[in-house]
Formats: sequence, structure tokens, C-alpha cells
Amino acid sequence: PVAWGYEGDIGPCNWHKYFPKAGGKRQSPIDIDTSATQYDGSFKPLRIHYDSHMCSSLTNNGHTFCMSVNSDQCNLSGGPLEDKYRLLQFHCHWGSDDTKGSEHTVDGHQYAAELHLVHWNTDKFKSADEAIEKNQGIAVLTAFIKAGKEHRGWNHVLSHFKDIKKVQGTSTVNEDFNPKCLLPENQTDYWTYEGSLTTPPCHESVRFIIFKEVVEVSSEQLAQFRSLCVCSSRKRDTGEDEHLVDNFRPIQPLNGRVVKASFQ
Ligand SMILES: COc1ccc2c(ccc[n+]2C(=O)c2ccc(S(N)(=O)=O)cc2)c1
Ligand SMILES: [Zn+2]
Repeated sequence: PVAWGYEGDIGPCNWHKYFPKAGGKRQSPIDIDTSATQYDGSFKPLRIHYDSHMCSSLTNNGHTFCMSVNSDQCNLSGGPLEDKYRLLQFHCHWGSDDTKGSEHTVDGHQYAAELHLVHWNTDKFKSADEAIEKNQGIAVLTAFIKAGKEHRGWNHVLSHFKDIKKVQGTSTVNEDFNPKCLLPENQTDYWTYEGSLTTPPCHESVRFIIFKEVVEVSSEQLAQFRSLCVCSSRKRDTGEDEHLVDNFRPIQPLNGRVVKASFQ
């Protein structure tokens, strides 16, 4: 597989050389210009049904931490979606300090981090690997994160970070944990548009649903995101670990797409 990253020769400006979709017309992330969004009154209520008895595993894949979920009881439907989608994994993007880190921006404002809950279309496709590259294959529930008061739900995830500090580290999470607790209280106000995976292979298969309400976590919790390392053993010439930070893609051209809003 081709190495890619967020800086230097393998950074986002060169992804298109090995991952041609990255140069496509409906790429993500984008800036949400709230003065140009269009209210769509036809959306049904979003239905987010997750069970909390699922067993999941947390890994550090060198680009982010990823909580893989293998429960057929974690489903998403309604809102702008025509089909039923199943939760596959969730992960985040964050910065080297609290002033940057989100992938999407709102009126040019970048948040400290962004949560992605990745779902695949089980009505139209037989597997996630098939859905990941097809139009309407993927739906990503997205929440912005800012520094503020401590978030107790996130501690269920962060308590496993010492096991995944190094790349390919994995940790099994089987305490009662429902990822729904990571979402904002207000789940009726969101923006939605058709885009792509924000990392290679950048397939243009994603419907983004982005909550307006921002989730707060403490600065100390955000610092724990940055404690992950990008590589198993390679040390920088100065000898210390290289930390996984600034794993966000720059915003991409809208190319005429319209961002819909579920609220006026
Ligand atoms: C070939 O099979 C694949 C390929 C890619 C897969 C995947 C399963 C999960 C995520 N991915 C992803 O690459 C992926 C990448 C980015 C995102 S994002 N940041 O939510 O847009 C979600 C998911 C399976
Ligand atoms: Zn993501």
C-alpha cells in the first residue's frame, strides 16, 4: 500500500498522484458558509439506534485512533438518508493545539477536533468494503469538539489510550459503552451534503451529517488525543516519539454543491 500522511511529500497536496479520487469534484472536508446553506423541510427525524452491549476494539492505525464496532444493532436511518446504515467504526481528527484540528469549518472557524461515526449502507450493499467506494455507500455522523468542561463519556475511550500509544496497538473495549454519548444533545439541527472520505482513497461515497451543536471536552482530554504516536519505533533525530497531531485534511472546493440545513 502507498504511504500517505498529512505533511511533506506524502501530504494532502500530493494524495491525488496515487489516489486519483482525491482530485475529484465532490471532495471533503469543506467550509460550511452558513449564509449559503439551504433549509430542507423534507427531512424526517434522524434515527440513531445504538445498543451498548457491543464489543469493540480500539486501534491506533497511525492516522487516528479507530474504534471498530461489530454490532448489527447499531443503526442509523432517517434525516436525509433513504436507506438504513450500520455503524462500522468511529475516530477523530485533531490538532497540535486547541486552536485547530477539525476537518470541516463553519464560516471559516476551525474547531479543536472532529468526531466521525462511520456507517455503511446495509440496504444497498453486502459489505462495508463494497459500500466504501459506492455513491450513497457511507454516512458519517459528525460532531465538532471544543475545549471546555470535561466529558465523562470520552473517558471510556481515553482510558484505553495507554494500550494504543504505539501504531498497531490494539485494545478490546467490552465495558458497557454507547457511542451515542459522544454526540451533542441537540440531534435535530444539522447540516448535510454529499462528499468523500477525507483520507485516501478519498472515495466519493459519503453523505456527511454534521451537528450544529458543539461538544465540549477538557483541554486535558484533548491533550490525551495528542499522546498517540505515529510510528511504532522510529524516533525523530532528537530521540523522542513523533506524536500523532494535525491529522486533518485542508478544506476542498465546493464545486457548486449545496449544503442543506435541517433547521431554519
Ligand atoms: C477497502 O476497504 C476499506 C477502505 C477504507 C475504509 C474501510 C473501512 C473503514 C474505513 N475506511 C476508510 O478508509 C475511511 C476513511 C476516512 C473516513 S472519514 N474521515 O470519516 O471520511 C472514513 C472511513 C474499508
Ligand atoms: Zn474522519
